[in-house]
Amino acid sequence: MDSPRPEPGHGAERPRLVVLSGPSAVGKSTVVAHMRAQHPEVWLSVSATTRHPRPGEIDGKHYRFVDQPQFDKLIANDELLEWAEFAGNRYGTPRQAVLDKLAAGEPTLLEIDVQGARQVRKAMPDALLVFLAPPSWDELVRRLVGRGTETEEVRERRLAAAREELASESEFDVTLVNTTVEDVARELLTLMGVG
Ligand SMILES: Nc1ncnc2c1ncn2[C@@H]1O[C@H](COP(=O)(O)OP(=O)(O)OP(=O)(O)O)[C@@H](O)[C@H]1O
Ligand SMILES: Nc1nc2c(ncn2[C@@H]2O[C@H](COP(=O)(O)O)[C@@H](O)[C@H]2O)c(=O)[nH]1
Repeated sequence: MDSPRPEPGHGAERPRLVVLSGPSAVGKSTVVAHMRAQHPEVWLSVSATTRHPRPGEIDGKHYRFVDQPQFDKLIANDELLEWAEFAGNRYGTPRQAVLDKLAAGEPTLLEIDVQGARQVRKAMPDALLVFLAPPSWDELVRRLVGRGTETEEVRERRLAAAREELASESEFDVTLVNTTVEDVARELLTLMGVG
């Protein structure tokens, strides 16, 4: 773990916005779910997306599932803090809820792709950007295939994006390697000043 910023997430000041990014299937959602099971006070932004729900995904909990015109409207009304197209679908972070949670001093987390993380860096330079890396490329592929939620064509798109995302690691404040979910969740909680 390598951080150029002193005591990220700690101190008497309000908690900083924390952004967790990394390639598809590295384990971001798994780590965040583990972390929030122990610390439900960590608030996770619910993104809007044009992607169709996977089995078990609940509208308003995992994502706000919208159609293309609804997403266009969110952009036109400037309701998104950031948004990006990823592997054929659009995803965006509703701005107001994030601002409200930060103003209330709650630990606030975004789980978004690298393009979105770059936009947050510009909009909110104080945000802490955390990159979740796989132990190896082969393990990343194993996790993506093992999850079994994408067709082979979509997997290929996600892996192509993953190669670019892995090359962006140095843009982040901190890298955590997701070898063990429990360890990464603990490290992330420490960075957020929780626990
Ligand atoms: N440390 C780990 N060791 C082994 N398997 C893991 C680990 N972390 C996550 N996984 C598995 O990897 C798969 C992908 O995890 P997950 O869906 O959380 O990734 P993600 O980064 O949120 O993906 P996406 O960006 O595509 O939404 C899941 O099947 C999950 O159980
Ligand atoms: N830029 C944004 N990226 C987001 C947002 N919400 C999720 N994501 C990222 O998209 C990919 C694919 O997600 P999946 O659920 O289809 O597997 C992944 O990297 C997510 O982290 C967002 O609001 N903005």
